[in-house]
Amino acid sequence: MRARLLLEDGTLFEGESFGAEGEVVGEVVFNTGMTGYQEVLTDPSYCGQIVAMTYPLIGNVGLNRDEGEAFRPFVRGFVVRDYTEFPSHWRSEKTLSGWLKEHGIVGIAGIDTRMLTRKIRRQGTMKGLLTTREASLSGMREKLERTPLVRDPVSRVSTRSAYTAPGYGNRVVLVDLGVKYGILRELVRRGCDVVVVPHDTSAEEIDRLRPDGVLLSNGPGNPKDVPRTIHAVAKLLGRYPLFGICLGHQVLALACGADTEKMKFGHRGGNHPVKDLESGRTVITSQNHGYAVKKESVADTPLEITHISLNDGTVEGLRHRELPAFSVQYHPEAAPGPRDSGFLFDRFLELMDRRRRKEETDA
Ligand SMILES: NC(=O)CC[C@H](N)C(=O)O
Repeated sequence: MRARLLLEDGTLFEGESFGAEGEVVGEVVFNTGMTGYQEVLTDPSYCGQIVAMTYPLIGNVGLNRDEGEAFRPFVRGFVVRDYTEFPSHWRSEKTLSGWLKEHGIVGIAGIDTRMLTRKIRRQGTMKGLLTTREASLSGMREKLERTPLVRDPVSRVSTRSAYTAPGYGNRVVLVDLGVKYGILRELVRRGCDVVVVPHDTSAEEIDRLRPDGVLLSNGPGNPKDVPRTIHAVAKLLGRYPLFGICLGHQVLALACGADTEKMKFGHRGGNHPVKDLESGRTVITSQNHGYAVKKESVADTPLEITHISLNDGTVEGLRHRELPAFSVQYHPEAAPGPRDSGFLFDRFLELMDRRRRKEETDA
């Protein structure tokens, strides 16, 4: 079956459908990861987006039940150069095509993903229409213009009620803005007693859970669209150690008075070099973001920049000058090969231990 992708600038790509039948509109973004398409598909931060993989061969390791970042896909559409229908991997349980169909995700294969990527890099992220329907080009154009992008994506992906991953260690209240399993895994691995709460949980409700620390997760969309979370975080500052990841990092920045902006085409992939300004070390990171903290806006806040991207100099990490709060724009839980950043979870644990010791001596 034929599938077509129409961009806002009028470019039309024709290829083959390898997912579900249907028609979707979303922001078209590209990911440069050579591996990990299952993690990309299931990362809730991609909610509402049509994701194109720049690596040309996709589907060759199939899908399995252990490696997702959530139990279902969150991308709105999937774009690849070559799709492999016959996976070969000891863990593979399903084909990518079968799984996309099962979950109603539209996929297009056989298009020039290099041309698509170059267009996005030149013009910036664009809206696109991906369809398997036989409509006229003018009909497609009209549909693309008429259909708005997903509003308030965080409320679509965040948990509706709190749940726990019990442990004997520090109690972490994890504010779920669209959390990836990888973050939970890193906390559980360190023995934390994790309580995952919905995105709009108030500071008072979090107080009642008596946390040792609060983690603000990754998530989709514009950080300015979660004012309730920003408000809660401003109140929690100083009361508990705070660790922000990706959207959580942007929320922490906004809560401290800094500003965020949309990037031209974002950072999505598994090999983004980031400089840790404190140690001078460069770490290779996994990333997925389309917004960033405005560098100039950090100056008048109690925050300092701890990490920068070596690709474009944008802010990749922050720390509060006086209070126990820090954040990174990239994904420290990810392991696209390198495991350079896992120690940040240990840093969060140290801050929680310090607070606990202080409470014990004060009591
Ligand atoms: N992975 C994330 O948390 C992404 C944060 C935010 N949605 C952005 O695009 O910048």
